[in-house]
Amino acid sequence: MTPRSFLLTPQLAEYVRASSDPLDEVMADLVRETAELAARGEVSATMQIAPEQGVLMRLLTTALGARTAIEIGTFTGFSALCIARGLPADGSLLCLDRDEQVTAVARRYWARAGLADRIELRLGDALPSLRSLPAEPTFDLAFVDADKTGYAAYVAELHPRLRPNGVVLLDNTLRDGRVLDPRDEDDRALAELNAALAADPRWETALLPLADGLTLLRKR
Ligand SMILES: C[S@@+](CC[C@H](N)C(=O)[O-])C[C@H]1O[C@@H](n2cnc3c(N)ncnc32)[C@H](O)[C@@H]1O
Repeated sequence: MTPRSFLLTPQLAEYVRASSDPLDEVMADLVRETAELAARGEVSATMQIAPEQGVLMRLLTTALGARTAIEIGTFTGFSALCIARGLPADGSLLCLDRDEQVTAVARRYWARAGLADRIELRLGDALPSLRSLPAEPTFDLAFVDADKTGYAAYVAELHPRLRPNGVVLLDNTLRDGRVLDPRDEDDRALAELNAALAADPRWETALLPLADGLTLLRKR
């Protein structure tokens, strides 16, 4: 099953997709292959972002004029493909993930899309990888979609590495609605982070009820 916005019925999710730009052939094939891997129990079925979110992220990357981007949590590479598609020819995307097996799928699709030279994948725990980058404004855009209890530290480490007006996108900030009634530490981590960000004057914050909740942070 393809992931979808949880607040929409399946019919409305179909309508939303049909009323937006379609996925290109490589993106659609990657969504299909990931769904097949999930159906065989080889990867988790809930990891990949929804197609409508990917289309938005590609549009945002281009509209923001982003040239340098970073992603934390890459999996089979769909969100990275969407960001990289929105970058200019001399743009770059740094992907951080610790899973060599799933990111091998990602590398295959990036090569097929002709984007392999625009994307660098660093394998390992994301927080030390992020901390090893110079603490100076480097990135125009960041996407965070890894371990939920790590988000607060990722946001803290991204702040000095983001250019002024740079944007961070945080995935799963509604936790299927459970931020209202957290049931586990991942839910609690996101509920606490959402409250902290809404009160943090360093960021302009908008939480969109798209997919599983997508928060946009603009560095003031
Ligand atoms: C939800 S999936 C990312 C989905 C991806 N954005 C997409 O649209 O296909 C989360 C990914 O984060 C990675 N991950 C989780 N915790 C991590 C950590 N501490 N360091 C590095 N990678 C991590 C997992 O290996 C997994 O591939």
